[in-house]
Amino acid sequence: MSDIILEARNLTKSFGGFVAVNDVNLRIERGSIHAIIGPNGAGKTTMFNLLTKFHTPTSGSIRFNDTDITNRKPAEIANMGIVRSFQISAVFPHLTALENVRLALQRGLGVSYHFWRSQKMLSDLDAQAVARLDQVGLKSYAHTRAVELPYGRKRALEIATTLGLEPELMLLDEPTQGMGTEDVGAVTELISRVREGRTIVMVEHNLGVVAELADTITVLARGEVLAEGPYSEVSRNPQVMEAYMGVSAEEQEEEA
Ligand SMILES: Nc1ncnc2c1ncn2[C@@H]1O[C@H](COP(=O)(O)OP(=O)(O)OP(=O)(O)O)[C@@H](O)[C@H]1O
Repeated sequence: MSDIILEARNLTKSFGGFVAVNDVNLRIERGSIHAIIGPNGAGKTTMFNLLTKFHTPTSGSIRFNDTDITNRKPAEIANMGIVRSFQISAVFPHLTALENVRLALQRGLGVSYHFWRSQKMLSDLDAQAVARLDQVGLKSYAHTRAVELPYGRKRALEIATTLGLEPELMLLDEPTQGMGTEDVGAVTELISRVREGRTIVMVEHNLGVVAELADTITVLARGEVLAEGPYSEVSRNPQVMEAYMGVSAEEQEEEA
């Protein structure tokens, strides 16, 4: 198998006459954490929706494990091992943390009537759900209803339900969005804990999180790739600084 798990070739998405993603090439290395960053309106969400098949590209193609998935549906790619983090609203608020993870596990297995007749299968599933909760530090919250969990713990639960599907490739849409410093630290630690054996692509605004987690960063600006590389490189790239700060490198030097 190739070292590239996911590849976008010349990906373009237009909305009416507006080009939100313009001829983007992206190669995600197997086993890596790859972050997509960029200023507001850069095209990150559109790119994320293209990669997870929530948008159909205007042109270009996407390959996963050397198979063309450009015309596949989200459910089809989920079965192939690409799982997108669920929105918080997709966590059922009135079910307990354990019940939420168990549901995700059921979904991963496909529900069958006969399956549910086996009590042993049910208790096996419970054991797996507890293991997933433990992995994300939620074991002691197993019987707490999702609605009662603090915000950061809800995100952890969301990641646990995603893990329930055993994804080979996990796509996280702003995993630390709206969090206070403490929760950001906890989720960062959580992602680094669950990365083993899988590849993670994340759109993330928090550059501290990106610096800590990402092996490779793709910087988008105005729908195009502005720079790519490890944090140490892209953070020093004058074009990236300009895109973020809205001032040119010369101006920054003048100000210094
Ligand atoms: N459905 C749509 N119809 C029309 N224009 C859209 C649509 N979705 C996105 N756009 C436009 O495409 C551009 C890129 O948007 P996108 O949400 O992908 O950027 P982003 O980098 O995720 O921004 P942010 O950081 O603010 O979330 C924006 O100018 C946006 O207005």
